[in-house]
Amino acid sequence: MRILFVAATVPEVDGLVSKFKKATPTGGRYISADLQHTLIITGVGMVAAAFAIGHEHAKNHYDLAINLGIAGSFDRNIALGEVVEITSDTLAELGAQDDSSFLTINELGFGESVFKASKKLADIVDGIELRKATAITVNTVHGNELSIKKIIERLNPNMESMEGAAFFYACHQAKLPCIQIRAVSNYVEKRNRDTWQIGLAVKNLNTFALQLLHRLEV
Ligand SMILES: O=C(O)c1cccc(C(=O)CC[C@H]2O[C@@H](n3cnc4c(=O)[nH]cnc43)[C@H](O)[C@@H]2O)c1
Repeated sequence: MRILFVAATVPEVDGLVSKFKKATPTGGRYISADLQHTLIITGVGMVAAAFAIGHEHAKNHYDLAINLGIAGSFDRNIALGEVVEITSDTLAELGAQDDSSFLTINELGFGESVFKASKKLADIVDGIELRKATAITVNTVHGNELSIKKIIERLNPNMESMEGAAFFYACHQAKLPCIQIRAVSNYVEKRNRDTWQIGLAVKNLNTFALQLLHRLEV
């Protein structure tokens, strides 16, 4: 099985990167030692993620794409550092304000804002169980109590990232089976960088990714 790993930044997947070789001296493309798998570093945000996946898909065939990254959690039942499987992801800002209401892109008649994983982790490997979660994808990270209250009332997501729904969208367009795995680096709250646990989230995410890679190789 040829896998395309997709991450926004190198630090988020530093453990996985150490098992791959840079494809070219410049650029964010890495190849696994057995030449089977590719890792692309897209840059932060939906636009960068969608372009990078489309660009890679135009040149190479893969059987599966896996989005790896850290994320914020609205849900305090999910521990900081926990690794979760995102099953559904929404382009939360895509739509129109109608005074105090929000009209989704679906309600406007222009398309879809909710995208789902087309595979389950359990379809790929046995014995690695992760909590399943829903997510939203945003250009502007929530860091204000009123905007957090409003998005919980409207969509009640478990998690938030800046690429997830764009990843699902691009994979669906490319007919590329996809899953999204994220580790919680912070709770979505009034911005307080001191409480973020990026190191713990990255450590757990990479432990998971290396375990998955190992299981796929044996
Ligand atoms: O300093 C900041 O305010 C900041 C905000 C978001 C992300 C970062 C990063 O350093 C990592 C980039 C990566 O992390 C994902 N992420 C992590 N936490 C959140 C969140 O609460 N809301 C949305 N995205 C989050 C995101 O996918 C970025 O690509 C720094």
